[in-house]
Amino acid sequence: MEQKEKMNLVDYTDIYGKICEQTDLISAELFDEFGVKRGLRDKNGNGVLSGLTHISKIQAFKEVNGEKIPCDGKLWYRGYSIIDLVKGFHGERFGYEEVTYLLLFGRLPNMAELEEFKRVLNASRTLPTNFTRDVIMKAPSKDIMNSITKSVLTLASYDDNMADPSISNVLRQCLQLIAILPMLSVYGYHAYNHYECGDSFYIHRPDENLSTAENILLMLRPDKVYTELEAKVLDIALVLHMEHGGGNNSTFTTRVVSSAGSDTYSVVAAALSSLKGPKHGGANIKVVEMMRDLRENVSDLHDEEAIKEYLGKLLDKQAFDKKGLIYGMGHAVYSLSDPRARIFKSFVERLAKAKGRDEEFGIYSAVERLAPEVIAEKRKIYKGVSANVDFYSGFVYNMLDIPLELYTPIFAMARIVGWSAHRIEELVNVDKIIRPAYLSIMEEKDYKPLEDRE
Ligand SMILES: CC(=O)SCCNC(=O)CCNC(=O)[C@H](O)C(C)(C)COP(=O)(O)OP(=O)(O)OC[C@H]1O[C@@H](n2cnc3c(N)ncnc32)[C@H](O)[C@@H]1OP(=O)(O)O
Ligand SMILES: O=C([O-])CC(=O)C(=O)O
Repeated sequence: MEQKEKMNLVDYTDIYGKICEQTDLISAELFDEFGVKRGLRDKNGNGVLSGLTHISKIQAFKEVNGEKIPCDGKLWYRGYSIIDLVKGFHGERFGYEEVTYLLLFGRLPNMAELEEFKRVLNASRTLPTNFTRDVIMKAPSKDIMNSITKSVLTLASYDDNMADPSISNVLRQCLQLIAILPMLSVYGYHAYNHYECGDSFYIHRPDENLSTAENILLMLRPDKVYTELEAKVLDIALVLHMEHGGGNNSTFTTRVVSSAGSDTYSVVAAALSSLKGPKHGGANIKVVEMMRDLRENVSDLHDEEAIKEYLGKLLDKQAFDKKGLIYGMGHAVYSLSDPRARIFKSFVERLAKAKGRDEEFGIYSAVERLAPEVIAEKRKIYKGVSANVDFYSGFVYNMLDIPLELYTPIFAMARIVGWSAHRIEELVNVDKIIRPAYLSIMEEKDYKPLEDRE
């Protein structure tokens, strides 16, 4: 497009964008008047009931004398507390494959079932011939989530049974996508890093004797070398991000698109597009960028008042990306705490010590403590605000030398397991298109011919 045309379009959309902002604005009072829950949640974070699920459970409130009061958050996958699951494998073995089996099939595998599942998953880590050259390396993007989405949609062309919605076929597609998402992400990053940043290009094939976490690090690093601690911490990060109920934005997207009868590739592409949003999975990148900005703009990082002042500026849209948010804080459902952030914190502390980054950990801890106070001063808080799963995840990935561009893709490598379980549960149970209602507040008008309009 020529520069002149482009300028005209920009000028035009500047003017008409303002018209849209006026025309489309609906006053906040109308939502209250008609009892419409913004974000499909009430002020305590209770979502509008849209379905039933066996897959996971979240608790953020408890009932005391008939009254619902905020409590520390709890999370269960298929009946098992996330704390027990992590304790169960931690130090002994890698958990990603075991918890994937649990989420997909509803029960923990025995030793033979786990070994068989790992073999199936590892054998599925292959891409169609020349896929890396013909798809991933073409038009590489800094936005690796977009790159993966493109790859997932293109994989549909290589699947002769793409549109078959039978459960066995959908399960086959889900397992293949779970197995290769790490390759699509890491190779997408290498392509970007080579063509856009001028670094060397290399492709390491996954090793079928290794876990998902180890393979991610092996494919990412030029020398394929990683430590046991690094792989185990990444494995725990993956397990903590795998699943979070049917209502989180990307899983609900999975449910909605599945209910329309779309194929697995389109469903996963839609879920990826949801997850990348900075209010959802994209928050892990924002946290690290925001903390970098904090370090650059607060002269004394031991001065808590100065940190509070910076956090206040974030909320007043005067600092960082000027969106009014403190990333990594708050949650649509949790109130006093997110159990995953607590589990994460204990590992982060150890990793920070091992990597000599205790001071930085101290700054994260201070922000975690101070941000809820500052948010409460400047916003109306109903259910409490605390650090969410992504407050510490970016810091962990940074300590693992994982590039910023891969933070949200790592979330996707985990959450695709939850999406798969929810897609299958939707297909097994509900043959009904999801279609919520919008109350129309539009006024009907008499049509005016073009020549009569002012
Ligand atoms: C994996 C995940 O998706 S976890 C979430 C990752 N996202 C982030 O970390 C981004 C920052 N956080 C947020 O944007 C929000 O906390 C959300 C989107 C996660 C949840 O938002 P809500 O459901 O509105 O939370 P809640 O009802 O507790 O909010 C109460 C008030 O505090 C504000 N608030 C909550 N968290 C934050 C925050 N981190 N920064 C600034 N204000 C916040 C809300 O905007 C709301 O004020 P308002 O009524 O004036 O709009
Ligand atoms: O549940 C939500 O709204 C957000 C989410 O995905 C998570 O916390 O893992």
